[in-house]
Amino acid sequence: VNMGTALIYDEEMTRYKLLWVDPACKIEVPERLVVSYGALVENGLADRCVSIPVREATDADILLVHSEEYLEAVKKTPYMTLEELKEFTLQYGDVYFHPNIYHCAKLALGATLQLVDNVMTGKVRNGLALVRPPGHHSMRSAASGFCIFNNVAIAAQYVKQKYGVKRVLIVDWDIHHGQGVQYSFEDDPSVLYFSWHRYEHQKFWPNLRESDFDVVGKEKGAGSTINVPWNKVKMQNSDYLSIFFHVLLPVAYEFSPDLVLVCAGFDSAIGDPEGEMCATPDIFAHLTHLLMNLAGGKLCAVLEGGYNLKSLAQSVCQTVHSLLGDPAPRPANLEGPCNSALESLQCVRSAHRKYWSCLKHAGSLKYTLIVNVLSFSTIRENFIKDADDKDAVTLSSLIALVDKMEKNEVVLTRDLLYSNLFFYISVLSQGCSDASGFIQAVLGLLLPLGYEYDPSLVLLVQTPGSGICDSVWQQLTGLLQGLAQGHILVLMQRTCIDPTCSSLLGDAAPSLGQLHAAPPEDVEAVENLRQRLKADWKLLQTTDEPDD
Ligand SMILES: NCCCNCCCCCC(=O)CS
Ligand SMILES: [Zn+2]
Repeated sequence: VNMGTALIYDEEMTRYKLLWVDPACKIEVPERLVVSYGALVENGLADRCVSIPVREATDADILLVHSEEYLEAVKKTPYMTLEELKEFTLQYGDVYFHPNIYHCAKLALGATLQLVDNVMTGKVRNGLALVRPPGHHSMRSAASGFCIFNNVAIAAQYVKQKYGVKRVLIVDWDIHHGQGVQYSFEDDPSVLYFSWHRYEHQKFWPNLRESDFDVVGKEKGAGSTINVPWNKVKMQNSDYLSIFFHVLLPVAYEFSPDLVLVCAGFDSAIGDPEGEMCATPDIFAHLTHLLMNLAGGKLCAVLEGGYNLKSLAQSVCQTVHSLLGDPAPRPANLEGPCNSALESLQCVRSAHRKYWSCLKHAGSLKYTLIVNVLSFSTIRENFIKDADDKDAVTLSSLIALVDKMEKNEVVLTRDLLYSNLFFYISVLSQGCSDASGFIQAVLGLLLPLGYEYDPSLVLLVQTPGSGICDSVWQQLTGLLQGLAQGHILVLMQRTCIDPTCSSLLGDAAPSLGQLHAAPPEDVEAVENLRQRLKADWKLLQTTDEPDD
């Protein structure tokens, strides 16, 4: 059952701004919240959400991450003159203070904690906190990058303490590295921090050595920090999706978090002066959707950056559409990751190979994943004799088709691929013993293919006796709804109807639990398939040379 999506916003957080000249800070304006919330209202999205009031964070909340001396210092700022505020600001970098910013920072944090409270207590399934000041750059005793208190880092400590949460995944899709979050959890294996960021070989702000791909966490936390540097600008949708399919999602499913927190910065979208990337706002519908089957759907998105007001508003709307369960727009003309992205992808995977079994190999194969892609015309010629309307695909003809497929009388051939419409997956499984192998094959092979193929209909067939257990089946059904604007047709036997229907109705799939290492002997099957296909299917690439 879908308990709905929370939206947490209060216009008080628009009531602070830059009071002096500072080129580095002038982009962080109150209008960022006004246009974001306004767009949600205009598009009828605010009304579809559960409106939850903000609260003021307490000292105890703030001290979960920050030091007493830092909090005491910030407490003095409401009483400072303009000159004193300027003076106080000089000790930090790329941030400004204002008499009302302390109040707003407490509201931004309070909004974040209200969101996680309502998700953790099951009042809502997921939600978005529209806040400023942002948080992910602020550190234990320092403000930085427009951030005063680290909203998401505090939220992670808060849920561990209050709800005994064992594992928290933080996905930071903002275009800057959230160094404040990284520092909070670098030795903490219970919090997996993932961030991609404009880096340009350390030439881009905040110019830190520890933002590079080889910084993976310390001591017990080794492997629980994942840094993906973008060493070039103009990254596109394909680059972002490649990182999700081949790094974040495989690791996230293996980690199996109890809660997903998103540092939802939208300066990674096209038009943003900071990011200078080319990914379009609709990509955030897909990024959100791809995370929504983790943690039983418990996902809290918290606004960080985003400075192009048009791009920001559109990206916020795309995110909320997905949180509400609306089908994502079709991922138009994906052409595959650029070489720089492939290089980063390869570096990150090899840096984390020793910590995550899914990266040791592309996921084992207890399931024979036969990917049959059929052109509509082929289906029509061969199977639809009776349909009077030439374009109608009748259910009976589909079932006839399935029978032929299972006997492999119709096989994958190159030219078939480019007609269109059908992307047919027949998943033959030998029992559910190895959900991890299945999921890794879905994430590293099936989804990239599907996104690149961009079908207008997904036909999902559960072959008789396939033995796929319900939760795995629900994950597959849920993930595939990111394709074809959610137009998915499932042919199955009776037993699987309930779990399938709940997934088709938008319920999050149940968590699969922590995934163990898949038995290696099956691995080459999916690797071979990927190697064979990747020449034509760019999203399958993970390196610019054959996998070692
Ligand atoms: N000192 C050189 C100026 C470089 N610009 C820095 C701007 C900080 C951006 C922080 C941000 O966007 C939070 S999401
Ligand atoms: Zn940012």
